[in-house]
Amino acid sequence: MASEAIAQVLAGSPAERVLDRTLRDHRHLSREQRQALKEAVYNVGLWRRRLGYLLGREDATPPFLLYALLQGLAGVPAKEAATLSGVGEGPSLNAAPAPALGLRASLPDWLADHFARELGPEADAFCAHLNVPGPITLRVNPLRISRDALADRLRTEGVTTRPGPWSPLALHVEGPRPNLYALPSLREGLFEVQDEGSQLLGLVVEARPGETVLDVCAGAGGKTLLLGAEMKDSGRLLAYDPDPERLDRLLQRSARAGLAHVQVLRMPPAPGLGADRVLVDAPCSELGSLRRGPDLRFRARPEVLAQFPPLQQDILQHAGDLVRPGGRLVYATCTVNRAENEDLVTAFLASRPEFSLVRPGGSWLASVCIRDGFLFVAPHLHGTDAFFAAVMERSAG
Ligand SMILES: C[S@@+](CC[C@H](N)C(=O)[O-])C[C@H]1O[C@@H](n2cnc3c(N)ncnc32)[C@H](O)[C@@H]1O
Repeated sequence: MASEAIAQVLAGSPAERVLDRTLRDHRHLSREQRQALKEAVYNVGLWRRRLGYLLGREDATPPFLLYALLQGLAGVPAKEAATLSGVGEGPSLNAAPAPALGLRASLPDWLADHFARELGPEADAFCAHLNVPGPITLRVNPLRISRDALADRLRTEGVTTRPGPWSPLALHVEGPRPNLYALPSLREGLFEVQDEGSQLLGLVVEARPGETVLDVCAGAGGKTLLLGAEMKDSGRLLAYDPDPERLDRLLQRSARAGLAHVQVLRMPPAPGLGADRVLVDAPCSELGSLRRGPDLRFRARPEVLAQFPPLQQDILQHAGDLVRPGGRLVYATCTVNRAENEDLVTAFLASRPEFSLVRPGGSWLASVCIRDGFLFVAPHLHGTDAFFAAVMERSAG
């Protein structure tokens, strides 16, 4: 059963979907068997390149990959690993350290090369952290409850948490993954699930009560909800996205969070809005969240590196027209790619002398979250997914 599911993942089907389908089709499995199946599919899907290296062939079949996982990475004795994976006699595994980053970290070579160019000596540590599942992080809804009170409430619901180190709104879930969506506290709008780095992107907007704030790539509202809470549900909070279904979800989530002042825009906002703050949480190559799925890295294509900058520059230029003199413009992505981050902002600033870069997060953001004047957080440094943000101010004159 595991081999069949692994074969589907190797052929390009999303691991989550394959697992869901397989578990649905085999409801008789015990809890332990379900867990074993999940681990086999997740880990072979993730480690396929490293396992291919151990076996000395890139085209190994699922039972052999499973054998290499059990024996080579999990340290199960050879005979037992062979029986469990059904390969008969287990082959001997390559004992030499993998010579290339792509093989060590189980990444396609183009992606490993990209991270090596982007991060230099940090690339190994960054890539190693892409192979460790990220924590489950919650963002408290301060309109409804404080962070400490939420932690107490969650404890009564059987969930233990600890405060996040970077965002004052973050709680990390400890222990086994709970079914958060079944918790009354979620239904009551006391929290949202949101990576701590993603929380920082919303917080560096520094939206204040009574202001006019525009979230121009609002999606389903991950940042909009945070902005609304920061504004204490006052002033004017506008949310635009070209995807109508995401905006529908945003409205549902706003209602749950107790936000009455969110105004959804179904058409792009017209120039001259004069907003105090505009957030561009841009569509991007999403290389900062590769640890969120075992197979995301194998489904990405090299073309993605050059796909977004023209659209991002276009969105940012239009967003610049919507900021009032003296107002702020925040550009953010969840990727590690200078062409979409530093270079894109530098080109924008060169074309728009009325904007200048300011330190993100004023005095509250830890300086280890700032690199070259930009917000930069990453799994190997901060335990978050990787995010980038630039905070810019429009001159008052
Ligand atoms: C990174 S996602 C935003 C996530 C969202 N802010 C959140 O926190 O949940 C980027 C969004 O940009 C939207 N988008 C794509 N093209 C756009 C455009 N031309 N103008 C504005 N938004 C666009 C996408 O539909 C997508 O929802």
